Amino acid sequence: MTVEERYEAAKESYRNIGVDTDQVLENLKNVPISMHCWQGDDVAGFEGEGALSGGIQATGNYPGKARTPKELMEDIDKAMSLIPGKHRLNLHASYAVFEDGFVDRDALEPKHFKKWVEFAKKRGLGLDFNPTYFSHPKAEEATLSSENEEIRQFWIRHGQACLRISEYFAEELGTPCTMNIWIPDGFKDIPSDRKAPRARLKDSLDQILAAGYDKEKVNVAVESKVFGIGMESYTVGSHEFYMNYAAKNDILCLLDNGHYHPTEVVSDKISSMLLFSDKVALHVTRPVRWDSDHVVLLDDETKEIAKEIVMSGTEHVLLALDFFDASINRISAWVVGMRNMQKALLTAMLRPNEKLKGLQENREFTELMVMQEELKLYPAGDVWNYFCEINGVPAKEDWFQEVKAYENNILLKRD
Ligand SMILES: C[C@H](O)[C@H](O)[C@@H](O)C(=O)CO
Ligand SMILES: [Mn+2]
Repeated sequence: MTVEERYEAAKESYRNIGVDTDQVLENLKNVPISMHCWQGDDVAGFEGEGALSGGIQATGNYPGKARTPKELMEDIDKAMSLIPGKHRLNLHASYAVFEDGFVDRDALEPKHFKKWVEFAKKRGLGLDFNPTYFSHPKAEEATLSSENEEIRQFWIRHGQACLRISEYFAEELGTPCTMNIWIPDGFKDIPSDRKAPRARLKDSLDQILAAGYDKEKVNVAVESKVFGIGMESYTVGSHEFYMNYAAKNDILCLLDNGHYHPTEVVSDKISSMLLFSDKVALHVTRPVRWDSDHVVLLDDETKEIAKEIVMSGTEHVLLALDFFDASINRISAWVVGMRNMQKALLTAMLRPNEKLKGLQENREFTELMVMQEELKLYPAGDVWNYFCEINGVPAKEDWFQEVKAYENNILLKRD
């Protein structure tokens, strides 16, 4: 049977339970996922030799990581050629391209990202952005919560510079830019004063936002975290801190599903956030025992997150991925993670969601369980393969041959 014939059979099965697969494929094509540039080079960036800091780690030494903007762009192209649909690219400030001399992070300007804008424009991609508050000598102790006023002001200027760059992205590309602020600040051991660093962080964010920006063009988001390596006892930017800050200042919360206590799930937070805000931003990742940033799999929580996104309306969720695995082929990591996020969205869209909602409302929990369990073995794979085919990318595992060839011809020649 051909991919199309299989799709036609699957379409019939889904039609019998009230799901229009043609409509689903159209909807799925229009959900952009912001692909993080930092999987391609283990979060190294282009500033020099500095080690990755901030309590995050990329472990592994798989050959072929990108070392220059050109190599990273080529690798992004390769990955995107194997992912169906049109997506976005998520950059960190540490990926500035210095064509006429290095400047420090507080002096970054739109021109340092011109190459990325050219890249995105040619490919019809939107850009998202992140100030980089780690891997820098001035981030060794603390950044926006620093007790050292000179250091704190340096990082405030960095945030303001990033706002200008985010606005530039939106203007050049005609699509709003999500600018996400994450800082690693915290303490290894029990603090004597939890309030003072948080008060300084609050003031720093106020000063960044006071620089002014066009809210139609930039969605500012703040990303909390429960702990980082070396900051196990206290994180300044906690969930409660940012949830309140975002609500009060009409900006967005970004929920990273590696950033909560192990029994907390982001899938259960999305609906609550969206009852109080028009949008929520996500970093989808895979935490293995800690915030390990493993590649996103098609696992239960990813599917549950996708279900919440679909039930809430995909336009309300700014969806990005965040992982960095240096132990496997990095292009494969991107492709697996992006395709899995899309597969999760697809399985959520292939549910007869209105009928299932009705069963819950009528407290028909027996039938609800039966339906939800039976749906797990419906032929979503045949719909996925057809989606790949009509969007011009290889179906099933066929894409991996292309990654292998790219590895042999390009990546292995880099070292
Ligand atoms: C590199 C990213 O910005 C970083 O991973 C951040 O988003 C995070 O999740 C830190 O744990
Ligand atoms: Mn994150």
